[in-house]
Amino acid sequence: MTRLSVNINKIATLRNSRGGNNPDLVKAALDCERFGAEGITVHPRPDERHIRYADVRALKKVLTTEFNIEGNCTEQKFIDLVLEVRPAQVTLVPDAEGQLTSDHGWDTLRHRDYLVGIIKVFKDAGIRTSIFVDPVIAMVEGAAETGTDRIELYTADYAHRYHQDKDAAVAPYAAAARKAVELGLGLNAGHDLDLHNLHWFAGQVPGLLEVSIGHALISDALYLGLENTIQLYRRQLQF
Ligand SMILES: CC(=O)[C@@H](O)[C@H](O)COP(=O)(O)O
Ligand SMILES: NCC(=O)COP(=O)(O)O
Repeated sequence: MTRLSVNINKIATLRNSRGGNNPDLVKAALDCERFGAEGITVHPRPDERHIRYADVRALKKVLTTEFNIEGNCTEQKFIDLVLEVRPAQVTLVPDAEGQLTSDHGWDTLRHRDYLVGIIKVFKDAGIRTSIFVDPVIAMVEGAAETGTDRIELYTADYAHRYHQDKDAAVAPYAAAARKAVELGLGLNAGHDLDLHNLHWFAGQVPGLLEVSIGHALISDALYLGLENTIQLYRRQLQF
């Protein structure tokens, strides 16, 4: 079954808005685990606008589920942090500076040599690697050539098209997933997945090992409560 990793960036956003420690990010992460999260995802950005580097270190000490650190691996600071903390998984995201949020996957053909090198660095340290990619067959094939363990399909386009035509929206993802499975790559997905679009996605995309969900899940928790919300998301992944 597909595992749910809860992205807690938005809890850190709320905390940082007042400068204190409310909400307590570490406590919230532990509560997510207690409520059924099967992993915790963070995406420390260079400006530390939500997750701080110190948060990542503090979380590693206490988490008992899979810890997934996403980020821009062209930043030496990010590489050093991941190698120090040694999470279960690192997800490499090609963020440009000042980006509002992640908005594209790697061009795995153009950056093949770079990715081969950086993936080796993390894998040699015993950290599972995942590369963020758009649902394009050539990019999946390129990813397989880098030696990465997994890819994460960037699902914003699916989420935006889901309400117009859910078959057409999911088709490129199902095709990319089939290719990934054929090439022996593990498959993750994330970005803008929510309570409306998640069940259809998970049902149509073969081999989906993990989804990481933050923005919509934390927003839903305002109305539904964190425990109930995590259970509702878990239920979307059951068949
Ligand atoms: C990699 C990815 O898809 C992201 O969803 C990301 O983790 C979200 O980052 P922000 O919370 O900074 O928008
Ligand atoms: N990798 C995607 C992620 O962690 C969460 O994305 P979102 O649900 O905040 O859009």
